[in-house]
Amino acid sequence: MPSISLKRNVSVNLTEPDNTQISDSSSDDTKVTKRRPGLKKLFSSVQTFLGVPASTDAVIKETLNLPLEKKKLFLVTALKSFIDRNQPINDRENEFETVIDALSTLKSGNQEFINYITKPLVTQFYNDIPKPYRSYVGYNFRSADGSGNSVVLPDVGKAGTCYARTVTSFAHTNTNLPDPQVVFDRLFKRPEGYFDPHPAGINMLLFSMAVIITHDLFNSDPKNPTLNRTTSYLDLSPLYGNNEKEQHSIRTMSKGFLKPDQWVDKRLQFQPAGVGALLVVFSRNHNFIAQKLLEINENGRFTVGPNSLTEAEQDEQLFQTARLINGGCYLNIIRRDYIRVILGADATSTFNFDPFLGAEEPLYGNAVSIEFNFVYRWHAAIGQEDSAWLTEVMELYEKASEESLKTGNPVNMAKVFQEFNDLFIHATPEELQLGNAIAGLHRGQDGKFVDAGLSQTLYHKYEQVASRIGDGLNTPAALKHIEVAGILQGRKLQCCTFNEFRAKLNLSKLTRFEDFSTIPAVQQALKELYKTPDAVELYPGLTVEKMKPAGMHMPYTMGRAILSDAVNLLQNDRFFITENTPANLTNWGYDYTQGDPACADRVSPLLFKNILPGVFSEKELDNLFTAPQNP
Ligand code: HEM
Ligand SMILES: [Ca+2]
Repeated sequence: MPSISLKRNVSVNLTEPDNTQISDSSSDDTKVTKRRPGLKKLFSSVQTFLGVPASTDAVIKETLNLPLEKKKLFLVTALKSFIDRNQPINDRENEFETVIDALSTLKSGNQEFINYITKPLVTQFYNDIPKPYRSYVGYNFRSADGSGNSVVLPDVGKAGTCYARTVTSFAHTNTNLPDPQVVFDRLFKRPEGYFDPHPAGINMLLFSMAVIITHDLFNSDPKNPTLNRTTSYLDLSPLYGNNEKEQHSIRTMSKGFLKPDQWVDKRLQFQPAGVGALLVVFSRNHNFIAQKLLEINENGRFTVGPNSLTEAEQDEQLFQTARLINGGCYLNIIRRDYIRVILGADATSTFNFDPFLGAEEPLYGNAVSIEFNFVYRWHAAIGQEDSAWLTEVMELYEKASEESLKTGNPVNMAKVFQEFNDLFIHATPEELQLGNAIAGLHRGQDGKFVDAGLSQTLYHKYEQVASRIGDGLNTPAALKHIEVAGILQGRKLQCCTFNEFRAKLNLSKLTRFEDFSTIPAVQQALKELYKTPDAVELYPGLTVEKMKPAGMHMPYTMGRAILSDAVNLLQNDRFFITENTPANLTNWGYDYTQGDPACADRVSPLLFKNILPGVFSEKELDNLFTAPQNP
């Protein structure tokens, strides 16, 4: 883009009579050209730049008859309106008025030219107000089911709607698909006694966070796997639920508080304890925030009284405001701890990959796709200890599944839970009445988990190193049933092939089986099961692919795809952009979500100190998602 030096401090006499300008000594075109050869060139370059049609040449010449100052101003203003239109305009320079004044000095009959010059201005004025409208007054809180996030397309991303499809498959239907059990055994299964720790020492605390994120985004309906029962936004739905009934079940309905240490998503009870413990941290953070909001009571906005709020209104305002702030903390941890580790930036680095760069006011909302459901199944990452635990848990589930096959009745989850409790939770029936359980932890009479238990559980996840993720042959054997169901879901929902997915992301197709995994047994199995690289199914392809050499060492395609997904998830969420304001969150709330400037703008050090003081040391808080080095 050419750089143009503009005249500053222009003072324009708008009342100057036209005829004084006509008699200006510079009005002779030839003289101008002779004395100021650059000026004509400038006119003609503006003409080219603006794409002015040749038929207006005469008019351009006529503008040369304007007084020199006006000619210059006219030209630079025209140029500026094109070149600098994304920069703030100093309206005290009266450039707009100058153009109008300059145009008004043209002879009559030049309306076509005047229209030509002023049209971009009119267009700019029209475009000042984006359409369709993206935000309405009074729409500043998240709905319980995710609807209305996009005010234009309110059902996008709502709980209970279909998965989106990112890639349409145009491949011929494979009529010779391999048996999914064999796919698992030959491509996925971690051999007994084998464990390959994560090359960058990523810990199971990161994957506990990842499980919260994936449960926030995916909850396939077993009766109809085209449906996603959760919202397609990172709105902490495992904590707050997917509809008002679920949300109300964990609220005290007073002063915006949640019942002690509650969350909605029951699936998390069957996860290793770190997941529930981490979610309880967010549950407590909600109550910490609600309490703080009421204490500060900015401009009396939460006051109950005759001319203020009713108690029910106060509860709603505090709850919804605290929910937005809690969501802002979650977002901060995703941006500043989680994505940083995924990309491999050093803990001490100030590097910040900002997924919001270029973000505009969101218009379309977000709907997660079935392809991304597979991109996020990081079961291969499960650490050694969690894998051993999982083997015992899955035995219970498999026993119940076999029984269900024999009797034709659905799996008796109540019975599975009872046995799970007997083996892993050890809670009394009274304790179970107090809320969802976490294996090995106990609630006190007040319904809260004992702090020391939560802290120990989280610390244990911090210490447990995860497994490498890609290359194949490293998914815990106990997950066979789950993975086989996943492979079948991909087939039922007509997912694209692995190479079609890569093509969509503008990645070259893999043409040789040696390009998939480094493990010869995996390459051989792929060849036997699929015959050609183009036939490899999406989920198996994603799972066995070679790992990137840095960061989280993700399999290549997964690592690339999650970035597209993350940017879309974040940039399409109105509550992370348009509604993420001090006005909605209060000044204190907004600042809390911005994190601690002394800790690279991360909220996690502050949050853990507020919620579970002492669980991690200062140094550990700098690098939460990497297991400590063995001495
Ligand atoms: C020991 C740890 C884990 C266990 C026991 C586990 C268990 C399960 C089970 C039983 C399912 C089947 C669907 C359901 O009932 O929810 C599932 C699906 C899934 N898992 Fe895991 N998982 C674990 C770790 C992870 C991790 C670390 C991730 C990724 C960060 C992950 C991502 C997923 C995804 C995306 C689905 C599909 C969900 C859906 O479509 O509803 N899981 N997992
Ligand atoms: Ca959600």
